[in-house]
Amino acid sequence: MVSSGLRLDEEREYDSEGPLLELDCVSKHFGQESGLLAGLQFDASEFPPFSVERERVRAVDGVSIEVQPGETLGLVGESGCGKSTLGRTVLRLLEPTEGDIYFKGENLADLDGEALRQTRSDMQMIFQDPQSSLDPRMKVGQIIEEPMRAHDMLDDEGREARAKELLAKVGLDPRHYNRHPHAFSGGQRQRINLARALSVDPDFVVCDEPVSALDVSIQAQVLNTMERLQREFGLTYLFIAHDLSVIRHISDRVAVMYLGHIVELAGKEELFENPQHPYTRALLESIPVPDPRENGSRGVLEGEVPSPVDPPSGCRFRTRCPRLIAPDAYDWAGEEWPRTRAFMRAVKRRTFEPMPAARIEAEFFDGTLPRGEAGSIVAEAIDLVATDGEADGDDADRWEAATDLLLESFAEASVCARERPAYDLESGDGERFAACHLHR
Ligand SMILES: Nc1ncnc2c1ncn2[C@@H]1O[C@H](COP(=O)(O)OP(=O)(O)OP(=O)(O)O)[C@@H](O)[C@H]1O
Repeated sequence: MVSSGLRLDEEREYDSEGPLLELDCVSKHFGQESGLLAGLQFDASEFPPFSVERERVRAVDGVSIEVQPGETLGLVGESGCGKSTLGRTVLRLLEPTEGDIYFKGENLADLDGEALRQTRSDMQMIFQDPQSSLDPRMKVGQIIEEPMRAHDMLDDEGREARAKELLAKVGLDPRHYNRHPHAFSGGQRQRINLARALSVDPDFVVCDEPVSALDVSIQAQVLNTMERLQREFGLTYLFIAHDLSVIRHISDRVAVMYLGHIVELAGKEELFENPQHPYTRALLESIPVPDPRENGSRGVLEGEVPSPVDPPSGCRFRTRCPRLIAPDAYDWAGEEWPRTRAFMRAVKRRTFEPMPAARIEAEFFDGTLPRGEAGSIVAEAIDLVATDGEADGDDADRWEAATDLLLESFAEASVCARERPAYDLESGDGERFAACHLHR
């Protein structure tokens, strides 16, 4: 690590062997009022006898990760999967519902007084929107000095000198100390944010989508500056982004998050070259590639992320997973399960036009249904959706009944629905984890 004259207290640097940050089974649930009458509970033994049931949004659920000193751990996943909530919980901007967070080996929950104050300045955050996170009435110098003032660091003169040095460090002109934020471009404003975060000499910075509001051409410049500052200041980053190319640029290791769970964790090259979780694969395959022959058929991430109020049991990705594991209650041979799975997905998403039973059998099963009980269930489902089927009811009801039958018989019976997966994989260099039963 290159030492910088801007480190206020070099001795404070963390040089112990352990991780800088460790999360042990951390959850963050939010209470949210459910629909008016549906959520109204009656209990005669209580006064008042009515209460409003609060739904629990399981934004982060049982996350255990370690961040090593000096590294950038990328945190990636679709919108709404809990990345920001995790970042804020790490900084104790949100109280964890469960679990422990250790920073430099100390449990954050045990800290108070001076130790807590010190830790707060050691951990900083940069947000996505450089526009709204900078007070337009304040001058740049004041903005950068504000955290130092809040932590009683240096005197007026010292703070001004440090703010100017930091402006230069982040690639801005120290003579712009007296300007207001509106005089700067988006990329420059994010550099002001960086200078502000660094003013209190942190060891750890949570970067929450710091470049996603910027033009692509500016993104790389800001990322390069962040990398340079990391080396100079000996920083450790938790870098949150939904954009895989940004994650690939900046991360040493990557954690992939889906609906509150970490589903895969690996070194960057490993993750991008050899993804092990079907969700990671789907994310990687859904990166748009500029190919004129592309006809949109690569959309492997079908459907929406389910609600974190009532997440799927077992593996949370299973309801969208193209590799759902065969339920072992049936005896499968050859292609019987992959074909049944494809048919189940097609019925659920209603991706084929109504047609006679024989054509469904030909298209999905090559003319031969699975043997035994699985085959009888499939035949029943085909009868429900086929144009020449004998089932009663209108179209929508019959498709829904077929979907329910297939999901209950097959999807819900899979190990993917029964058990939450967590597997450490063989790895040459460090931790490699994939929460997928395919690695049983
Ligand atoms: N204060 C809150 N109260 C209730 N639910 C919340 C609250 N904050 C977040 N959530 C919910 O928690 C889930 C995770 O949200 P979060 O913002 O952490 O996801 P994210 O992966 O960072 O997404 P994005 O990239 O869109 O910000 C979402 O379903 C969100 O609606």
